Amino acid sequence: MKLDPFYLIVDRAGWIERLVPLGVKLVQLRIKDRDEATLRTEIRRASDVCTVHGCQLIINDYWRLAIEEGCDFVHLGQEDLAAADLLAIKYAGLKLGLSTHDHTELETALAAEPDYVALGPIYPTSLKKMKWAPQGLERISAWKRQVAPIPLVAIGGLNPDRLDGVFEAGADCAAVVTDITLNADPEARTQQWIEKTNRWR
Ligand SMILES: Cc1ncc(COP(=O)(O)OP(=O)(O)O)c(N)n1
Ligand SMILES: Cc1nc(C(=O)O)sc1CCOP(=O)(O)O
Ligand SMILES: [Mg+2]
Repeated sequence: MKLDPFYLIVDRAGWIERLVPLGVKLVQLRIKDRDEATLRTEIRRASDVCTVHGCQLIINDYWRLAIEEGCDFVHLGQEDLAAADLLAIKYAGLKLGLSTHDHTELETALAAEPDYVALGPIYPTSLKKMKWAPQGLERISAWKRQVAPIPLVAIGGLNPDRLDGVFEAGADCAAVVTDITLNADPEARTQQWIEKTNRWR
């Protein structure tokens, strides 16, 4: 499976409505602390926009809702995975992306036969507190040797200036949150990401 090299992660369908029409082809809806009705509404809005614009939508955490709402791709962290029904996910035909931060997690992830493996945080991230030190670029190359041909997603502290290093180290895809959502001009920054990832597309 091939992933678009630019993977946008946002916490509201409104971001997807704003940014996906610019040409984003891979987006994750990562919503925390909302009730189920709100989650469903957000997933439906995101799904509608992604369908119109040919963008792959990935639902973070809420694999049951993803199935019920007819989505086809979920992202789970290690704790999410431990609590999930992997058979139900596979039986529903959902594609699966998994987080990893160390070798033990990588082994667990590969045993679940995911559609991509994410490694992070590559650089320090301000989005959430993490117990892992930044992985650095050499870790990307080490992970790539172990996960190929499964696509490898790099995440954490990424910005356009860091992309060539990440891809040259072996990542297939670069995921981003705050470099875009906290940017003074998220639309222009999204265009920059699309242009900067063109040579890896
Ligand atoms: C592409 C990608 N990589 C890693 C994560 C982190 O997932 P997780 O560890 O479950 O943490 P939360 O995002 O749920 O806080 C991700 N969402 N996407
Ligand atoms: C949600 C998330 N997961 C990570 C991991 O390492 O698993 S790093 C991260 C935050 C990414 O945000 P930003 O692009 O703003 O640094
Ligand atoms: Mg999670």
